[in-house]
Amino acid sequence: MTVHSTPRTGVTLRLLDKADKEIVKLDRAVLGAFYKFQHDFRRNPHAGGFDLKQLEGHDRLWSARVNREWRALMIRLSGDDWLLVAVKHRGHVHKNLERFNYGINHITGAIEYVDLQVVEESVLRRGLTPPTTPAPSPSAPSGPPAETRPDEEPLFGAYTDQQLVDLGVTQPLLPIVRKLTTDDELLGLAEYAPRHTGEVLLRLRDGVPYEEVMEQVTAPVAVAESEQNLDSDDWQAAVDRSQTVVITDDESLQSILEEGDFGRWKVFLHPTQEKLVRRRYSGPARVGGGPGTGKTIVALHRVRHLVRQLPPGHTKPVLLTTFNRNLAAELRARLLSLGGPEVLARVDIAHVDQLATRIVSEADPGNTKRRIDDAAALREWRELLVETGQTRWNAEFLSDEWNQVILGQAVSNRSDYFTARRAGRGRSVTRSERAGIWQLAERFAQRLETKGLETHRQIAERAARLEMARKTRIDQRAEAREERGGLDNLHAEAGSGAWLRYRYRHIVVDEAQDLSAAHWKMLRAMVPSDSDDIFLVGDTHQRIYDNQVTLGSLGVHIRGRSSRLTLSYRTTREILRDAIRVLDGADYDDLDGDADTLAGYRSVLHGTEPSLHGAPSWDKEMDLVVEQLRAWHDVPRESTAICVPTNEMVTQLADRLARAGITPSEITQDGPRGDQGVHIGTMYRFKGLEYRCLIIAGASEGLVPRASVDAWEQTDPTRHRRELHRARSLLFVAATRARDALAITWHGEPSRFLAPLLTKG
Ligand SMILES: Nc1ncnc2c1ncn2[C@@H]1O[C@H](COP(=O)(O)OP(=O)(O)OP(=O)(O)O)[C@@H](O)[C@H]1O
Repeated sequence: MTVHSTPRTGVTLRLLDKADKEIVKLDRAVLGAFYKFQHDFRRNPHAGGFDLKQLEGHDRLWSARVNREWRALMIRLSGDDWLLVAVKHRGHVHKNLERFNYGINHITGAIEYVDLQVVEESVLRRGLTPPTTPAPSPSAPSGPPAETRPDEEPLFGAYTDQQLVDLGVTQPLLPIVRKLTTDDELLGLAEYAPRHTGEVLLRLRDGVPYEEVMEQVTAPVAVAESEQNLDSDDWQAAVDRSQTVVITDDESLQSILEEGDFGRWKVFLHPTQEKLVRRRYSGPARVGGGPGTGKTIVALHRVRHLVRQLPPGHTKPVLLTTFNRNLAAELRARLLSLGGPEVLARVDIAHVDQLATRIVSEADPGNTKRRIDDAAALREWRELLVETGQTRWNAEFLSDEWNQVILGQAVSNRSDYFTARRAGRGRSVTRSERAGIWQLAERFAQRLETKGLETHRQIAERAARLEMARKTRIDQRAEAREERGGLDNLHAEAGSGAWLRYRYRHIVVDEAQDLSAAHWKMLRAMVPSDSDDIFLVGDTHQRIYDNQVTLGSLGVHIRGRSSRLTLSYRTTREILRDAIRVLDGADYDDLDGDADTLAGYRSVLHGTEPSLHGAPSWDKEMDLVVEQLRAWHDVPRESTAICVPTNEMVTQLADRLARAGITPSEITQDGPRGDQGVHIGTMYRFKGLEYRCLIIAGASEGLVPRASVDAWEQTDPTRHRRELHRARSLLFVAATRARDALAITWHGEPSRFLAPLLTKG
């Protein structure tokens, strides 16, 4: 439930999840009348014009006049607390009254409303959908291949009514559930059934065992044991467990209705998302989950929740951070849309390298060094090796050692390097080898210094050290003060001018899987260890930079405060299934040294099967891409994207599209270059983005993963494994950016990661 203050009149008008779906479909004139209705109703529901009436035989269901023809149906929760569940033509309101069903679900404790006639009609309509061909257009979604069974065997014949009810399926729907014989009919039911019923049935239909559905879908939203004997008449308590939104003003309703599905994330959180947003955590907390499960959405709601708990002020005690500039800009736009300028005013939004740069500049304002990224640093290593004639180590190894071991562990002198941990770094190095590496590392640092260069990793490392030193001083001061019996408040309000204070009270991190050890040390030192200090969201299956960390060893103790989201709101079941096949059972960590899985990861969305096509050459493959884009002509171009493995291919493809009369728009470091046209970028650029239709082109062996990766197989098997892991994750990230349709193309031999997709039955 989303809490807003109740209007001063003492009248509360709420909207039940899914009621909005029907309202949006009303024609403009009725919608206009509905706006006026809700506005006036919130002022005084008892004004004569509404003709407020209880429906015959229904103790809580009321109808009110919207205009001459239309009526609003509302559940009266108590006094003047109303829950709007539907808007119907007056001819349909007083007929077959037994078709209106509403109550408190005994398993989830949430309020449910169903119009059996609407559900039945939807089942029939979908049941009649002709079997679909694998059409390329996602705008005419077809559903999973319509498996109409010739023997008309009921889909859920294997389960008793009691079993279904125990999973939380809405009881009044059971007779319709019993009649379902095709997947299309099931999707028709899911459209208008309460959300939880749809989730459970689709999951069972996917072949997931009963116990797993109970554990993964029902248990997370079931009422706690302490509430088990729930009072089936306590509607006020039930509304807190339901997906509803309070309509506070005309604008709030407008944004729900006009943004349609795009605005739903702002108001109708899933109960599992809602719990994570509101919980009080005694220390750092982590939310994991597969792509599209709403981790970013949860992070944004969490920020708003934290801001609402702050004492009044003008400072920014909440930090919202992420991996890069592009994503930070996106977070800012979304937070503004969610919380408005008042929330934004209390939040500092900056990506991690930007934060690190700020810290370093604060300590060293005269610094004019030019910042370089990992790729540029690698080129410097290569040049250094050529200049020194060193052949014992290659540049990749040294660059990695410097980034992950020396900078990663803040090793500042030779003797520390002799004892530094190198777990998971591949080949072991002897003491004398370490001496040689250290010497080269010193020369490398010297070289950067002389050239006036600085890598982002160096800055992160310096920032971490500066912040940790600052934290030590803060804590020492506090201790001294405590000894003196002082009661000063330690929690800083950033920008208050007092330099020796913690910078933030709360930190929220998105894309946590890609932050380095130095970033975590810096963040840890910026906020006091207290309740709700750090809230991080991320998915290690999507780690595409080589920054594997164990948070506990960096002072970020998430043990016991880790949760996972499993329902994808973005990707269809068909795309999700193929994306998971790309991972092919590889192992993933939970950011804290243990294993993570995608168990229970699911979607209730459906669409066409991903298409897979090879071509004899890159040139011919580009023709395939153009052909696919033409087939998607009815999808706005800016909702369509192509990702390829190399920058060179971006340029070539952009050129080809332009010649075919399709506007290309390259995705740069700062996001897409223009608003219009098909977005094209390398796979790295797609982190955190989403598109209706996506093509992954160039998914060939030799490109995904790059051919050079296999050179490690003999010399450094650990590194080889790591590189393959990363390349696999990159393809997984790319595939899960697609909402409705995914096409994968290659030339020559298909990528080895596609093997499980090409051999599927
Ligand atoms: N409760 C919700 N209601 C409606 N839409 C939602 C909800 N939660 C998430 N979404 C939508 O699902 C999509 C994915 O959400 P989000 O980007 O937060 O996922 P994520 O887990 O961070 O994904 P990724 O790991 O791939 O970056 C977005 O379009 C978002 O608006």
